[in-house]
Amino acid sequence: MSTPAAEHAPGRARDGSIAARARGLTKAYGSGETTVLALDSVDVDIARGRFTAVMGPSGSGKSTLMHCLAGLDSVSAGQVWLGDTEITGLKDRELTRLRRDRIGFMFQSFNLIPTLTAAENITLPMDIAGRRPDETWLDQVIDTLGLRGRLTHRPSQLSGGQQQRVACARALASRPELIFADEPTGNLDSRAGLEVLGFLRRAVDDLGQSVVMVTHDPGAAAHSDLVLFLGDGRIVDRMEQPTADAVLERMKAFDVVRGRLGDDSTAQEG
Ligand SMILES: Nc1ncnc2c1ncn2[C@@H]1O[C@H](COP(=O)(O)OP(=O)(O)OP(=O)(O)O)[C@@H](O)[C@H]1O
Repeated sequence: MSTPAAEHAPGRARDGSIAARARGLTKAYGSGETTVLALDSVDVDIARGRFTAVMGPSGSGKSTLMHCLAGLDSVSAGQVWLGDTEITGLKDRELTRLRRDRIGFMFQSFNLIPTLTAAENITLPMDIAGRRPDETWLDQVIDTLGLRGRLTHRPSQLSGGQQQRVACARALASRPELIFADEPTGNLDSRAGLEVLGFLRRAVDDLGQSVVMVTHDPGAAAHSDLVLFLGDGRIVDRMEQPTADAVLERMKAFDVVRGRLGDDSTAQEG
């Protein structure tokens, strides 16, 4: 097999290779007294061929981390690499091309074009980029996601789960080095959500992709290989081979600590 995705063993980073890396990643919003430090000198390695989940309380910096790793947001300090390419410091045009060629995105709102068929939606980013899809790969993605019988349907003729699968296929179609999924099950009922998580899992296991998923849901995180826990803009813990129960316990412990800190700070202020 000659495809890049097939060159590394599915489901794990064969040689510890890195899909994305950040060092000292800092992101501040605003200035002066109203500055919010969304990311506070984060060091992180996202392994190739693995499914990484990012969890943490609301406002802990999950989306900001994902946006900075994906080059969707500028950083205040620190460095970010996608594979071997340092993306901090790239010009907008270079960044746009790199994102288009090497990253797939799945967001909570599927962003499908209502007037296009599922097939057209899946290949749209490549059509815009003037790239021809690799038909063998595309067939594999479509079959893996169970979309073969739905290709001529428009989004309004598909269920929520099917629409999210189309969004998943679109993210996979160009065989990106890394897929970022922001709450990909957030708008779905539990059955459709499970389906999508299963497909992301297969994208890693069967197609050798690398996935980073932001989620609030311990059950969703349990589908990943590794959970990174964010708190107040820092990575505060990590869990390999997570289970939903273990993740839930970790989140609860986190809330207790936050509760205590909150009490302390209130006491100090008073
Ligand atoms: N554009 C912005 N301008 C100002 N502050 C922002 C902006 N985007 C995010 N923030 C702040 O940065 C911090 C981190 O936000 P972020 O959206 O990354 O958190 P999150 O963990 O993804 O939260 P949630 O789970 O609620 O989506 C928060 O305090 C948030 O208010």
